[in-house]
Order: sequence, then C-alpha cells, then structure tokens
Amino acid sequence: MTAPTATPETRPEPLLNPRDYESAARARLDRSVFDYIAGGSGDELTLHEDRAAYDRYRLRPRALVDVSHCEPATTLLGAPVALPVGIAPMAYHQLVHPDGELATVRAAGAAGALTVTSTFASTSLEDVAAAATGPLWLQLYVLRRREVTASLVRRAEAAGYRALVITVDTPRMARRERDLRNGFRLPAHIRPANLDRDHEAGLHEGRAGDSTLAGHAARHHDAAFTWNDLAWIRSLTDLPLVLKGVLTAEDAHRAAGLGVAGLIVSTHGGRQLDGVVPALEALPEVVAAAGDRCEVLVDGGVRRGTDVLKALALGARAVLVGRPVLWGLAVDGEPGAAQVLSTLRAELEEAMALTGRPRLSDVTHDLLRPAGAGRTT
Ligand SMILES: Cc1cc2nc3c(=O)[nH]c(=O)nc-3n(C[C@H](O)[C@H](O)[C@H](O)COP(=O)(O)O)c2cc1C
Ligand SMILES: CC(C)CC(=O)C(=O)O
Repeated sequence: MTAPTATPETRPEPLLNPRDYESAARARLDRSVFDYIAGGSGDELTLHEDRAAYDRYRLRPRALVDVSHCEPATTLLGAPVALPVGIAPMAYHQLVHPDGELATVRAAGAAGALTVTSTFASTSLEDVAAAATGPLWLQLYVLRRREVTASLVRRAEAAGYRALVITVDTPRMARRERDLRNGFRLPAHIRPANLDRDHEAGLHEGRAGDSTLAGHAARHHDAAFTWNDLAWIRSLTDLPLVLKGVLTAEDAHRAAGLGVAGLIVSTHGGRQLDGVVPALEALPEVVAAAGDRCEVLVDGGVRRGTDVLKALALGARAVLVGRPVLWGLAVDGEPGAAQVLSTLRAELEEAMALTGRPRLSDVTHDLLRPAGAGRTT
C-alpha cells in the first residue's frame, strides 16, 4: 500500500522523545493545565537543576563486551518488573485525557513497569487496580482526618496494592507562581475520586492570584505528621512502607531504622522546596545511609535512557518518571503513555549496549565521571 502523499509542510513530525511529547502536549492543553504540570515552585531553580544534574555526568563505556542481549528486568520490593522505570504518582490524570489513570496504568502494565497511584487520582484506586497488569503502589498524603488515611490504607490492601508510598515533602504545598498567576482550579468534571465530598469542596472555584490546590492542601494535609506517627501507619497494615521525598542521609538512616522498605529520593519534580539539593545529587548519600536496609529509587528530570543508567550507576534501584507520562497521555491517551515508556526502555537498552553493561549488575559507579573532571573511581 502506498503511503498517502504528504508534502514536507503537511507531514507530521514524528514524536521521538519526551521533549517532543511535551511540545505536542503544550499545543493541545489549556495553558493553565500545561503550566500546572510543567511548573515548579519559586524561581523554578530546582525544576531546572533536577534535570541539569544528569548532564553533569559523563559515561565511561567499556568496549568489546558481548552486548547481543541487554536485560533491564529487575525486582522492586520483591515484585518482578521488566524495566527499572516506573510511573511517579501524579494527581488528576484526567486533566490531560478522559481515560486518565486507566490509560496510564494499562500503558505501564504493557511495559511491565511499576505504577504509583496518587491519593489525588481522578479515578478510584479500585478501578486503577482492576485495570492494572503490573505492580501497583499507592501514594499517600497523610490527611488531617486520620480516618480517611486509614480507610485509604485498608482499601489499598483490599485492592491488591503492594506498597504504600508516603510523601514526606508536602506538609503544605509550595507557592507555584504559574498556578497563582493562572488562578489554577480543577475543571468541574474532575474530582479526587478516592476521597469523599468533603475533600472536594473548594477545588473547583478559583480566582487569579490563587490556586485551589494549594488552599486544599492547606486545609487537608496533616502538617503535624512526624516520625512518631509513622508507627500509626505501621499499625494499620503489613504492606511495605516507602517514603517519598527523602533527600538526606539523616532521614534515610532514621527511616531505615524504623523498618521502612523503600525510599524515593525526590524534590517532587521541583514543585516543593525551591533551591533544595537536586535529587540526583542527593542520591549517593541516601544510598550510602540506607545500605542494604531499603531499596532506593529516584525521580525528577529523567528524560533519557542515559539518565536512567546514570541514576542506577549512582545506586538507585529504579527511577520514576512523572511529566513525560502525562505528556504522552495528553497527546495520544494510552498509546502515547506507552510510547513514552517504550522509548525510555529502548534508550536504556541502547545505553547498556553502548556502554558495555548488558546486565543491571554491571551498571556500577565506575560508569560515570563528572563532566570536565578526571576519573573519580
Ligand atoms: C502534575 C503533577 C502532579 C503530581 N502529583 C503528585 C502527587 O499527587 N503525589 C506525589 O507524591 N507527587 C506528585 N507529583 C510529583 C511526582 O511524583 C514526581 O516526584 C515528579 O513529577 C518527578 O519529576 P518529573 O516530572 O521531572 O519526572 C506530581 C508531579 C506532577 C508533575
Ligand atoms: C494535588 C497536589 C497536592 C498534587 C501534587 O503533589 C502536585 O501537584 O505536585
């Protein structure tokens, strides 16, 4: 069959990487939705630095290694995954596509990847679980109404979630100036599907200079939640606990000592404390402090297969990706999200082959050197 004739002007540009998807998503989405997803807090220093930290490393390839088969499969808290890349928890996937979380969890399942579902999903955690074929963790914001958090824990267990990810960097939501300028509010048809109507109030009526999400977090997130309260969550469930947003050795030690199974080194994608250490820079101290007591993941700024390789070389067991998945979803629903994941997988395999590291156990610190510096190992 002949391809339809297309002039150079009309031929659609192929979308080859997350940046291409971002540009295409920008063209499709309402400005305030695009900005809510793309944006960071304050001067967006950390948003920028999370990404730039990857570019400060160079790769040291080894030659003449049999790379005819490269294997990125691993396990996360005991569950097999086909690749060390999962989907970060993100609120309200239906903002960008009506299929929302169902599309992203199906895309993750097809890729054999982990999905972390947000407390603020626009689809119920049970419906997400019913559509899942890969491992699922539930992200928890600890809410002031403790019985709501307790009920999320029980529902997660019943629905087959395999871990609880407690986000520890958001006792309040940072000022995100794009959202304030745009007067960000949730469109009327989108709601936090895991929560009751009390937790919906105020999300839909906004005004310039205000973000309804920030007001919502101020009313409902429990800013008094501390290390001592972790025992309360522990008492509710035997599911493994993972802390998301740990950036220091001190907190990693403390978490490991309390029996936390996993840590996600994260700046929340540059959306919380602006000027904080970029996640990739914090990774080595967290890995060293956790030792073999916790599995350590990292997120923020992962856009290429070589980024995944760099994070693994610095000791991460896996990375999570956030915005790129939403860009894929915005452009083409489930196939778009799937394409973003499969591109990252293809790039990771290529990077493993071209660095002479066909197994993840070969991806060690000697793979890296800081840009512009001599050998560090
Ligand atoms: C639109 C959006 C919504 C998010 N919602 C949540 C959330 O509900 N819970 C959470 O722990 N992190 C949330 N995050 C942070 C992500 O889990 C992740 O840390 C960050 O996006 C990773 O950076 P990346 O987008 O550069 O890959 C959100 C991020 C974005 C972009
Ligand atoms: C609803 C928000 C608290 C979700 C979030 O974590 C974010 O937008 O970064």
